[in-house]
Amino acid sequence: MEKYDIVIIGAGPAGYAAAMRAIDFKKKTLLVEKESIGGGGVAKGALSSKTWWEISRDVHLVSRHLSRFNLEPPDADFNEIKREVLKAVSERQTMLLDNMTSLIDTHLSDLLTYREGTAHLLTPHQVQITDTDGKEQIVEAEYIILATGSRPRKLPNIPIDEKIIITSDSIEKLDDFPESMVIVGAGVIGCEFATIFSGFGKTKVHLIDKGDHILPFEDEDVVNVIERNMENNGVHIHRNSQLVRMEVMHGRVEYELEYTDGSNEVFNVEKALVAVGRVPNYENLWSDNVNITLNQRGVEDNQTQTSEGNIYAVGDLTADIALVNVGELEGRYAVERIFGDPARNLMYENISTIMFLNPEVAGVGLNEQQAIKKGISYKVVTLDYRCIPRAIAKRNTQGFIKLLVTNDDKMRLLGMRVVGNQASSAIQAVALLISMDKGVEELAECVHPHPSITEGIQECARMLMGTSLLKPESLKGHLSARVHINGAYEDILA
Ligand SMILES: Cc1cc2nc3c(=O)[nH]c(=O)nc-3n(C[C@H](O)[C@H](O)[C@H](O)COP(=O)(O)OP(=O)(O)OC[C@H]3O[C@@H](n4cnc5c(N)ncnc54)[C@H](O)[C@@H]3O)c2cc1C
Ligand SMILES: NC(=O)c1ccc[n+]([C@@H]2O[C@H](COP(=O)([O-])OP(=O)(O)OC[C@H]3O[C@@H](n4cnc5c(N)ncnc54)[C@H](O)[C@@H]3O)[C@@H](O)[C@H]2O)c1
Repeated sequence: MEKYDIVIIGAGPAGYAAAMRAIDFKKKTLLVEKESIGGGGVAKGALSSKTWWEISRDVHLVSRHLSRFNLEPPDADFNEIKREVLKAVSERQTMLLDNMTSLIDTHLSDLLTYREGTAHLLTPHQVQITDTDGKEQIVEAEYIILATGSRPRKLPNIPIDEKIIITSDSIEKLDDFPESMVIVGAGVIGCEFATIFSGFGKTKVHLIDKGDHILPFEDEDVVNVIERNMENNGVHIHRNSQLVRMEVMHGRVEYELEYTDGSNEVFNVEKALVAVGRVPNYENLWSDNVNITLNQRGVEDNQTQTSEGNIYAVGDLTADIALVNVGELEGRYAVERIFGDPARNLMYENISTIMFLNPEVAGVGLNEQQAIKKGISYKVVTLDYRCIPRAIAKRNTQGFIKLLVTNDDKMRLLGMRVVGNQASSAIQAVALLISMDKGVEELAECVHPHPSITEGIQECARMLMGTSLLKPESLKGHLSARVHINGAYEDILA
């Protein structure tokens, strides 16, 4: 029987990162993948959806500029765009594969093995791998990392057929822009695809929102900008609505909503996309001889270690934060914990994210909603994009920066949200300072390039220190500096 120091199951962002880290420790490593390398980080997920978003944004922008000159917008061809998306996916998959096979072919042939097949744990140290022809092999592992990811959550009353009623897994199975589409779920995936499809200008998008605003985990000021743009772009947001029926009738989708005021309404659209969260992949992953504890959301772990001491779980499988960067972080950390001695515990406080909407929304650390929930008294400054020379030069001043710090002399950075063009470029400095537990002073002193969106962040830091160029008391509506204490805001006076 083949023996390995470590067997890693799943070659998505978490598993692939774990495998690459394991060879740094010169450990005999087996990486097993049942479908495609890169997992949801590449196909049917992060990279594919972002390629759709980039192209949709370009088409939307070009159309807007042309309409200023009374020129016709470009005719976006679905299949041409789909080919480009699949090309992007294939480019990344090829790079991940080449990286590995070249290591195996040159100097790591006795350390690294990649196998295609479905893995199943027979015991805490024995893994059965079944390849696509049904051939089985059992290997022995000292340690195992489970990185099997997640899949779209389904609802019992929605007949998903992945043709007419689809999940995000089947976007690339469509053969044209639907003339109309309803999206169930106004979370990240739902809102990103509402942005993508409405951006192409060929699909009337309906978005079902259980609550009174989309992206329920985000602050109201952030959501307001996104909702306004969506609606200006023709998206019909069904607020405070509950889906009571959805069925395929004559090749189209009929759905019925019940609103919180008790009224009902029936709609008919060409396609439906269900995006109501994701569930971890652990079914059939281990036998009864393996004692891995589950919690309500997924595999329970303590700093990536499961209840079965030599088995670790990382990425979407643990269902805490489902992001590529978090999967990679956890994959690398698990290996360092097994074979090394990491200097500190995993920390999630400075995880940064981008939501690919119109405009993009970048975030790190706490937003106001979370700070209030944690009972933290905080100072908050906001700065409108109209105050940022780069945004003025771009002729696109929609958006704002919001910075939260502790309400004490140290003013430790708690979090930031940036809504607007190039928002993602502005987040990293703050993420680093949060991980270093630093205050605003460092941010205020750093010299930023000009003109850049990040200058707006510096101005926010300076506002907190009372040293800003533009003063909140004179440019009300553009700038604000407040403290949130005992459930209410008070202006910070200069
Ligand atoms: C539409 C969409 C857009 C997204 N956009 C972003 C984004 O912009 N930014 C971001 O950070 N995150 C994004 N995400 C989330 C991100 O894709 C996931 O958090 C990330 O892929 C999780 O990585 P993972 O390695 O844990 O799991 P996965 O990527 O799901 O990979 C798990 C792998 O394990 C394999 N596997 C499963 N079971 C077995 C088995 N028994 N044997 C062998 N192999 C197995 C699967 O085939 C898969 O390849 C998006 C997700 C979706 C769905
Ligand atoms: N840009 C990014 O970083 C990015 C992009 C896409 C996905 N992701 C990751 O993927 C994860 C999953 O995304 P998601 O959008 O599926 O989940 P989500 O948790 O963000 O959103 C699910 C939404 O569905 C709603 N919902 C649940 N049940 C419903 C029902 N019966 N009817 C109507 N609405 C219902 C919820 O209220 C919620 O708003 C995200 O949490 C995120 O971590 C990240």
